[in-house]
Amino acid sequence: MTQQTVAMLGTGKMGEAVLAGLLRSGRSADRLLVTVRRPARGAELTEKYGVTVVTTAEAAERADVLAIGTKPQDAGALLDEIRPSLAPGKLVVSLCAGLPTSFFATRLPEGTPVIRVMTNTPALVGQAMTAISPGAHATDEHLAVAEQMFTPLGATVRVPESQQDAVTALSGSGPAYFYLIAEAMIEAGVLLGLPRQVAHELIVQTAIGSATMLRDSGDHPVKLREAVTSPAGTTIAAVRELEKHGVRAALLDALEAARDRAREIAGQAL
Ligand SMILES: NC(=O)C1=CN([C@@H]2O[C@H](COP(=O)(O)OP(=O)(O)OC[C@H]3O[C@@H](n4cnc5c(N)ncnc54)[C@H](O)[C@@H]3O)[C@@H](O)[C@H]2O)C=CC1
Ligand SMILES: O=C(O)[C@@H]1CCC=N1
Repeated sequence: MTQQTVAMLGTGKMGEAVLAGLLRSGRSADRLLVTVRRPARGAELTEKYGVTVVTTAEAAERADVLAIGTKPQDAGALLDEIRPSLAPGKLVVSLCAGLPTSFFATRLPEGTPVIRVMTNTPALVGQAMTAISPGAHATDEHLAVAEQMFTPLGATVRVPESQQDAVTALSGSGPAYFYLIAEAMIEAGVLLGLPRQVAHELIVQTAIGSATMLRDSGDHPVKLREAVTSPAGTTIAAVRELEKHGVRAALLDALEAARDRAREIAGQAL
């Protein structure tokens, strides 16, 4: 199948992760366009990935798929730039947290197909989790294009758009929670007297091992945790402290706050 040309409009942390993931999965650099605000950033991306830097108008004319990689707060201004140059038949794929597909539809020519995705930074290493939702004018064919784009970057799932703010709280922001926990566990290793590098290695490999078991065993996390927790042993002493400090409740509150923030961002942008 001929590769479609994808333009990343706004290539920051997430846009770059998707770009790198696409290249890593075999997409040709001459099928990738990027837009940037700072020329130095454009030069950096060209040097690193061999992609072509274009203006927003050029991207709207040349690309088959326009991926919106700006912050949600900057998307409205970007759409104002895109609208005059957007030929019919282009697919718009939003990476933006919070913004509904209707935000794009009302700012683009009538009938423009829009797909909302929520991916995450492990796209950089082929381990993204991407949730895909069609907007009003997106057909199965458009969904297939989005899936063709994101499946090589990791796993994909289709969800109703009404679930996207929850997805954002779970898997969009999710890597940050795991990194924060890893960071804290490494600090704990240092507190217990281990050299920082050793603590780092122990925690990274423990995270990889635990994640691999979670994925490959198919077992519920409770079962996996119970297998580690020996009667009157060390793990239960730690688990008691985690429960005493409300880690479970903190996570429930944290993810609800992330979901609420996605809604708030959308409310401010509309
Ligand atoms: N960082 C992450 O892990 C995730 C981010 N997202 C979404 O991805 C989007 C980008 O987030 P980040 O990469 O973290 O932010 P970022 O601030 O690193 O990147 C945004 C980029 O867009 C550029 N930009 C803004 N307006 C522009 C314009 N008119 N033309 C060209 N470039 C423009 C900025 O210069 C910046 O480089 C957001 O909408 C966010 O909700 C979604 C999932 C995960
Ligand atoms: O923090 C944010 O708003 C973005 C969306 C999901 C992850 N990062």
